[in-house]
Amino acid sequence: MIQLNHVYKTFFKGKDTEVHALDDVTMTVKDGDFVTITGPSGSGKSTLMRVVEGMECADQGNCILNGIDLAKSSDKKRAEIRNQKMGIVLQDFGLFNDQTVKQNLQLPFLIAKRSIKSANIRAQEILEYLHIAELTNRKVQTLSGGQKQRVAIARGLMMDANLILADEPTGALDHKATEQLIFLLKKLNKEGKTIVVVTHDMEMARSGTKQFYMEDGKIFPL
Ligand SMILES: Nc1ncnc2c1ncn2[C@@H]1O[C@H](COP(=O)(O)OP(=O)(O)OP(=O)(O)O)[C@@H](O)[C@H]1O
Repeated sequence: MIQLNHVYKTFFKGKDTEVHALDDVTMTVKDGDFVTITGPSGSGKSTLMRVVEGMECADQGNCILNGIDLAKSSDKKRAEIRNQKMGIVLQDFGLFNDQTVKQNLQLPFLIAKRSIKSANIRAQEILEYLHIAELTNRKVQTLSGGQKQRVAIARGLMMDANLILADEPTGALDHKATEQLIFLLKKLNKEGKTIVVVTHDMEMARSGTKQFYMEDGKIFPL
């Protein structure tokens, strides 16, 4: 479960350019929820995701993930939680282009100091689950946007984390690939994963079992 309590985040405090990226954000994500967050550009969605991921600390308020206050944890602990408890899918995929799909998928296991052999077994399993096993040995730079998206999801699933966090996962996708991704996220959610997605895509937004809208750093349930 994720609990955000009265979270504030201001950039350029006290300057003319002061921005209230998060303004009294309180929200709960329960295990098994499929949460979607929409809102105009600059409304604070990515900042919210970064607070949940422990990449950004709130100025006030807190973010509690399964009983742990990320802001009070060490950098090492935060990195460990990210590696083991969160499957993070980035808009620009965050993949190493000159490496193969398999090498990209090995990364979370290597960070967790697990063996390459176990990483390869898991990678095969996940790639088959996502119907992209034929891409295993392809370099990422040779893949289409939709294929890269699936590989990014595959990497997010490697550690079998219960929580999937995706910021604009449909950004680079056409309509068909977006529909496939919605289908996949719904399937993962039905299988028990908790999902939080930031999206500009209305079809994706409407797929959430809990839908939120952000504007000027404030969050509203839909
Ligand atoms: N590291 C930073 N330093 C300064 N300002 C920032 C920083 N990160 C975000 N901001 C500002 O905070 C506000 C919210 O940004 P954020 O990226 O969270 O919005 P967003 O809703 O995700 O936008 P988009 O839909 O365009 O990705 C914006 O005004 C942005 O310029």
